[in-house]
Amino acid sequence: MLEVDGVTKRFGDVLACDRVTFDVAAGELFGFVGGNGAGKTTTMRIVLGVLAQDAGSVRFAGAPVEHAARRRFGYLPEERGLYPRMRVLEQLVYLAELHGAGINAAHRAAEHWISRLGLREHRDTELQRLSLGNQQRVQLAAALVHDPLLLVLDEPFSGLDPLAVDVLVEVLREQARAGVPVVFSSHQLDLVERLCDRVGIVAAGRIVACGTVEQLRAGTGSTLVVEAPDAPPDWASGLPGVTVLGVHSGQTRLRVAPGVDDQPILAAALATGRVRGFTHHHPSLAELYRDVVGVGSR
Ligand SMILES: Nc1ncnc2c1ncn2[C@@H]1O[C@H](COP(=O)(O)OP(=O)(O)OP(=O)(O)O)[C@@H](O)[C@H]1O
Repeated sequence: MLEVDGVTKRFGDVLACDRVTFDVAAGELFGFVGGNGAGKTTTMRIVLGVLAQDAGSVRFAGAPVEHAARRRFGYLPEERGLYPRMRVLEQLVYLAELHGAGINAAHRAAEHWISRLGLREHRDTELQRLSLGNQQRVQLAAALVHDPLLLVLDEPFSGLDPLAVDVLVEVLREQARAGVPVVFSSHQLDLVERLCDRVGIVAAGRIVACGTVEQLRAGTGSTLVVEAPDAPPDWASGLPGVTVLGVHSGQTRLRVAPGVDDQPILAAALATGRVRGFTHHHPSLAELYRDVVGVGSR
């Protein structure tokens, strides 16, 4: 549905986006992760037409994205830009109408999202009088209130309490189930891992890895912990595709390269005596991220 192809954007000396390419299918939840200043917000702004790219294209449902299509997108911007003095309900009704809803539909949708996002007691409160987390809920309601065809959310989970996080997880899953492609950025990698069908890791303006967490794992191999109490410390050195990470109290931690058969490792361990444990640990998204991005990258 959404195709971002070769998008490049420079601010002076900074290459904020360097041929950024990814797509998001209908009903797919796509997580955009990367360090501070990696280029996520710039990419999202370009998708929404808030910024113009220097090169590359953005297509939605097969056509270049124009103003009319963008009106049907739901966007949660990084800089939260609602009207501070407007009351929650009137603000949401106004925004729904701005995106093309009739007055009755706008009211229904605003009331729906107010109650879904736990804002009922604040519906007649000015935005500026709400706590930050509740303002964030109103921003989310603003992204959802016009029944968007695409959702682009810049750090939607930031500032939300744990119950609001659960509600938002549920809402995003529902939107995806209804066929909406959903792109969101987050630094909460456990959440991204739990929620996303696919993940794009961005560093210094480039997508450095993209795929399901399983696919990203397949590229890095696994950690194997072998408990062989009688083994000499160097028992695993020299096994092909194996790096010894450490030996401690009869336990050896090994990094096993992708595609390497673990049975010769087991045979080598058994050749030293008893083997009490032989366990693969699959890296979490946070570990994969550190592997792919490395320390000190933008
Ligand atoms: N309007 C601008 N003028 C100049 N430089 C900019 C502008 N917007 C972004 N940049 C630069 O482009 C790079 C990418 O920034 P961007 O905001 O896209 O990163 P990000 O991945 O969203 O970071 P964060 O996780 O901190 O929000 C950074 O070096 C930033 O300083």
